[in-house]
Amino acid sequence: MTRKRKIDAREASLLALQRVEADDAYVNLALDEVLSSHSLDPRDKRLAAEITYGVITYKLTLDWLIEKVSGRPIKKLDKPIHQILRIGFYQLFYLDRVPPAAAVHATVELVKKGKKRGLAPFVNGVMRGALRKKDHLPWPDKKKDSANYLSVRYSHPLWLVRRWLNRYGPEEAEKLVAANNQAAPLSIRVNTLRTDRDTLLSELTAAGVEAVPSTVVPEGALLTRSGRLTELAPYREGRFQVQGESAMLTSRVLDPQAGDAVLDGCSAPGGKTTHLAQLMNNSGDILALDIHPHRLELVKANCRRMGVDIVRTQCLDAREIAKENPDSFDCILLDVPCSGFGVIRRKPDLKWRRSEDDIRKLAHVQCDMLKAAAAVLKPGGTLVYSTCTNEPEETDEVVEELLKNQDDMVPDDLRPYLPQDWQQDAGKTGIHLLPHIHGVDGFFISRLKKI
Ligand SMILES: C[S@@+](CC[C@H](N)C(=O)[O-])C[C@H]1O[C@@H](n2cnc3c(N)ncnc32)[C@H](O)[C@@H]1O
Repeated sequence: MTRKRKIDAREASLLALQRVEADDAYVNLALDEVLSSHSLDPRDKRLAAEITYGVITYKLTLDWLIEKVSGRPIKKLDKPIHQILRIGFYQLFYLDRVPPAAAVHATVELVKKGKKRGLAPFVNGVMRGALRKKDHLPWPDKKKDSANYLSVRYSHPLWLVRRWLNRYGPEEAEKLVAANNQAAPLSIRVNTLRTDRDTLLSELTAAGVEAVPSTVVPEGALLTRSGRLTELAPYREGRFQVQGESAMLTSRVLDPQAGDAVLDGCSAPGGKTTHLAQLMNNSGDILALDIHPHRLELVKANCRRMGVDIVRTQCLDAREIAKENPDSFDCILLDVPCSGFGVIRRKPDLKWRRSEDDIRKLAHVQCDMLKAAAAVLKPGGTLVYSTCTNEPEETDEVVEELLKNQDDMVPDDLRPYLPQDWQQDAGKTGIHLLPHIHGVDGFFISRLKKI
């Protein structure tokens, strides 16, 4: 067996970030790959993750600062040197626990390990310049050009900031982009088929993990001291699922009953499928579709782990449901693929991956999916349409399009399923949950009925 090469946190970050840039790799996969193929001590692993996600989150702000300090356009910087400076600047500007002198030293050392070691004096000069000018660097003018200010200050693409400024106005848009840069709370769903919340929370406490009851759903809990959750016995033995509160609320809004025939149109990895089964007391029938066979394996594994046996999986494009399954369903969940801008806190690379054009393309598919799902809903049945984004084209407009074309579908009041202080936020077509207002992932949930 070949020994794994030992590397430190900064080198691991550099390798992961280079993979993200060069191969368009997902940051979590790139980092996992680097960490598992090299030897690092646990502290360095944690620091590598913090730096890698931090650089992805703040890369636009970091580039602005690098340009201001170095006096050189980013495009003129050598690629590895550019990444190394981002890593160095992230530590200087955002990581209080790394002493500035250590950040400068580690950054210069990182250059010396690579092929461009001749550029070490340049990097040393830029890092020292950043240290000197740290508190006096200029930002774009907030009053004259608020879009550019928010984009640079909070590291979001300009086109997205412009959208949000138009929709929410300057104050709220600023709160939203600021919230997107904060760590998302970690929450779990208690599997009530196997245990109850109090018992699970005591079990977790014994394992060194602390959680408090969620106020959003009765089976939810918010972690206040986390650990390696998926390695714990209560996880392996299916007594809980890691899931956001907005996602948990979505299944609650559908409110399936024991014995129902349920369709989960976009089910993988099965977070909501297993929740639906739990709400149905594992009695009835759930048809779980997904277009990707390998992702359906995740649904099956989750069902097995959580003791759910009422789920049938089928690899199918949800738009084809009527052709393949002419049966009708009492309840349908359509948790569609979307731009995902509601979960930027958890997946910061999304904001750089997606374009405005993606929103239009996704909206098209979502409209077709909703139409197909409505066709297999029983009269009197309930359909929940949900997204982890709040862009109008993918949310209200998709629902409005359906309602415009189908007289038998009507919006249904979802307020009875919401926490009391959110009920006033429900609109005609559904509710928009937002991280800076509700403290949960950005989600849209719409409840519809067939008459
Ligand atoms: C937002 S995720 C669903 C998450 C899932 N409901 C959960 O809670 O775990 C969207 C899913 O839709 C699937 N998908 C994408 N296009 C699809 C299509 N045309 N038909 C069915 N599933 C599709 C994706 O593979 C992805 O697993």
